[in-house]
Amino acid sequence: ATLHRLWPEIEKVVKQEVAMAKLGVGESGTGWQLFAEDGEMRMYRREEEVDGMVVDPLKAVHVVKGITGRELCHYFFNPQYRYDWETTLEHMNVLETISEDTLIFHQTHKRIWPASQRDVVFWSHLRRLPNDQDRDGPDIWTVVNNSTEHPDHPANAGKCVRIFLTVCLLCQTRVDPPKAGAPVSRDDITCKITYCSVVNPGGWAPASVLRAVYKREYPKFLKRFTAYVKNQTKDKPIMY
Ligand SMILES: O=S(=O)(CCO)c1ccc(-c2ccc(C3CCCC3)c([C@@H]3C[C@@H]3c3ccccn3)c2)cc1
Repeated sequence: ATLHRLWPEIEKVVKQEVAMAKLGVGESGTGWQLFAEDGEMRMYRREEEVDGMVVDPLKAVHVVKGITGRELCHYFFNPQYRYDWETTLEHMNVLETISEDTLIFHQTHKRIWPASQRDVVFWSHLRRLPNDQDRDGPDIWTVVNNSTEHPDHPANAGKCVRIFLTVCLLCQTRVDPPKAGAPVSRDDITCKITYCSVVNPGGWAPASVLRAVYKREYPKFLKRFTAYVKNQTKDKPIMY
């Protein structure tokens, strides 16, 4: 993958997105407004428009017990599970396998009335990062998805409006030491999740409709995805 034309961009965007994801909502200046809460999950957005289009950056933080960051990123990155948890997905196709941890996807998403149907082309990169807080703690895992172009799917050539997105799923795992001599079980594991996304809808869509869609879909997505991973891993050995 070091030789691929996208490699410099992937390195740059991954570093930027991980640094942003690590910033708390307080530290990254004012402007983050809490818009959804559910148990440990907190969803924030900033209201931003580009050329009159809603591109509200989203930052969600969540804490889940019983799964590791590597497991969350494994089920988020790998295409074979995506239809199980991504409810707004209509079609997904892997256009290019750059390496085992770097893929290029084309996806069409279900039409959200009255907006026209959208599609997206993005590279997706899975990365293990050293745990900078606790050197002998579990590593940090991340998946970064970033829009890119691909000759087989020129933007706005078909029926779909091309959207542009940057997404970062950052997962930090903590293992609480079990009683002396006992093996680590899933009850001793906690994962802190930060999910950041900026979606540019590509073509005009009513701000009120988009904000209603984001308000409905993002909490649903994070709850459904984390529940899916807990269910998939509950009887499997722990992947760190
Ligand atoms: O994290 S990912 O990379 C996971 C891989 O699938 C990803 C997440 C979200 C999207 C996405 C694409 C289009 C749209 C809208 C925009 C205008 C009309 C369709 C939405 C709306 C926001 C709603 C939404 C939010 C969360 C999850 C799914 N749907 C989201 C795509 C990829």
